[in-house]
Amino acid sequence: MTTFSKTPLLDTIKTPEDLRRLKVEQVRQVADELRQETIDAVSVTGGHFGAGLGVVELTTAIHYVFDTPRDRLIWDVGHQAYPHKILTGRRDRIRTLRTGGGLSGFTKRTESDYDPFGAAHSSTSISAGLGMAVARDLSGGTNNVIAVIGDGAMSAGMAYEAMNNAGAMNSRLIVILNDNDMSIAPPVGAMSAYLSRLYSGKTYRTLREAAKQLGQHLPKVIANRASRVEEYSRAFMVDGGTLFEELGFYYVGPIDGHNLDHLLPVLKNIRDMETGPILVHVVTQKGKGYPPAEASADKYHAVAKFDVATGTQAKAKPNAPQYQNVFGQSLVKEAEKDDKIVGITAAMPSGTGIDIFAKAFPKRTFDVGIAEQHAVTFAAGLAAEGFKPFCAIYSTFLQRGYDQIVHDVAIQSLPVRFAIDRAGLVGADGATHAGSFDNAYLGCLPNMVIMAASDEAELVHMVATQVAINDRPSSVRYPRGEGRGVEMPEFGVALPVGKGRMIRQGKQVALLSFGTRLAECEKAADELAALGLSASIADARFMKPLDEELVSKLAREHDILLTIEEGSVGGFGSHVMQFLSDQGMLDGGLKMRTMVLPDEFQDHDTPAAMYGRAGLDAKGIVRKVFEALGKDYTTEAVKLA
Ligand SMILES: Cc1ncc(C[n+]2csc(CCOP(=O)(O)OP(=O)(O)O)c2C)c(N)n1
Ligand SMILES: CC(=O)[C@@H](O)[C@H](O)COP(=O)(O)O
Ligand SMILES: [Mg+2]
Repeated sequence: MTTFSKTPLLDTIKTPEDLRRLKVEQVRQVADELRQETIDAVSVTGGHFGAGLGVVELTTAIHYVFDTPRDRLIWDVGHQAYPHKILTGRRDRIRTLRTGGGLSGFTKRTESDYDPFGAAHSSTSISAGLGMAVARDLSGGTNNVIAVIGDGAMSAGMAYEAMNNAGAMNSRLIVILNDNDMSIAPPVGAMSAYLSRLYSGKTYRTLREAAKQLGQHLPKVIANRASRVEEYSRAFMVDGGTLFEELGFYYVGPIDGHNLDHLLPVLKNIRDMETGPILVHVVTQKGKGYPPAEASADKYHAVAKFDVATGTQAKAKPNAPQYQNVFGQSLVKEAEKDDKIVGITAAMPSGTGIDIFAKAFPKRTFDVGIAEQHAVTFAAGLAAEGFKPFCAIYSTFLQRGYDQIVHDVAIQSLPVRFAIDRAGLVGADGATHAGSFDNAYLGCLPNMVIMAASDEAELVHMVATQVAINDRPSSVRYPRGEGRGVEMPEFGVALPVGKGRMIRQGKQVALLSFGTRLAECEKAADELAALGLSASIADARFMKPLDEELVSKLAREHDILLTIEEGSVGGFGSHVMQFLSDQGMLDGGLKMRTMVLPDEFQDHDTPAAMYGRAGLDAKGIVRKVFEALGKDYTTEAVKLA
């Protein structure tokens, strides 16, 4: 049971130095207070929750035993680092997590010296840690490097590439495998099953036996002390012949990651070992210590603000269906008619709506784990055999599979269908998760059909269009969150490939939108009308093939042509500009402007605030029109009003 002394210890800890001054018997209390503080903070901010709760003891123990920040501590993904932030000088700002101007929801080098490596995409920690370990060796340093990686993150190829390299380099690197038998969804794959076998039906060795095995690596004083800490031993096992050992790691564990009486001596021993790479297998529970999280299916991986007493989350009532669900439901409807359709996710079944497809077609659904590269080439293999794979991956994570898209899919013109969720700015997850680049990185590939849905009904039709395109790859992008609340079609109807649509006919200004900024274009056109400027609006639907007829018409019939997209430079606007320039249509009087995300990594905020700063809202569009006219928007607005 948790017992608190009169003086809360957490209040005395500004940095881990303060923690390290405490007696070992006090560390439990610190951990308990840290858990309460994490619960309280996230109840106010929302954010990633279950993973942080699961590493409260591990976080406390690492900072107690190791000399951070001199010893480098790298958190894989970084979504579990809130307790780490509280202990490393950021407690006073912890209730600003993920809000504009506040702390990042992940580790970030610019935020703290205690974050030696930024993250948010998974499975980078061992590579980065090895780089730091080798840098230390090259410069004659003596510090430790510790990478903490989850069992879910261990499913990505990059983790194995790093272990393969680390095993051969023999540099001193500590990898802590935080095994909570969960990813965002239940973990998948043979590796997950292997990890479970390592700690189920175990025959633990005593610490004395373990120490004997490790004898040549342990300083003598610690080996001799082994008998005195026999009580720690039941959760301390060294298993010969594990996969990790074959890769050249010293394998230690499994250890109960919530038991500080086990964790502290084991980490101390490891800290003092003079050896090559070590892997400590720590078993924890996602959501630990907060009953509603422990009891829930997703262990409260990510939460909205919640009531601490009940765990009830303050979720806003939806006004329209979420894009991810529209995608999942559309795919189900298509798959009912076509048994070649299969769905693929890389560890994001609920986020991508593939969970909806999985309920209807479990045998035609494949969760490949955090393995985007594999997901793409796996889809290519299915397509090569005549199946119709829908590979549903967030824009930001699809970056991982880029060469696979080029080499395995596009060059062979295989009809893999990419459902690109979280296109555009995502808000609280910030720059690491923004879907900014897919227009640019896909647009340059020959042979792709590239679509963006302007609303949820369009998404339904675009999924149907993808089913019909069976001779080359295609993609459809759509944002995080809710649609516009438009009327939904019963079934999707395949669109004519490469054809956009006129939304509104005007005179001087043409707003050509690619994606869901269409709604802002409509608001902007209304405002322009109020200011005496008549605007046409078109929904491009396709970036590739480009609707050249539509683009030419807009260019011919207007004084100003603006393209608007939720993506970086090099995307839709660049394609339109290139086309018009090649046609000599920019040589006359047309004022052509492209509206894209700014050339910077935007920090987290609400999506609306981020789009506002990017100038991609109605106001920004109107302002751009006035800029093109060489007039000041504010003065003109006053004059025309
Ligand atoms: C490359 C990449 N793909 C997908 C994700 C989304 N994602 C974030 S955390 C997570 C689960 C990670 O599981 P694990 O490493 O076991 O950590 P846990 O949450 O269980 O502590 C996933 C799939 C990501 N961050 N990066
Ligand atoms: C840490 C991580 O990568 C995911 O948990 C991500 O934050 C999910 O994003 P969504 O909330 O948009 O599904
Ligand atoms: Mg896990």
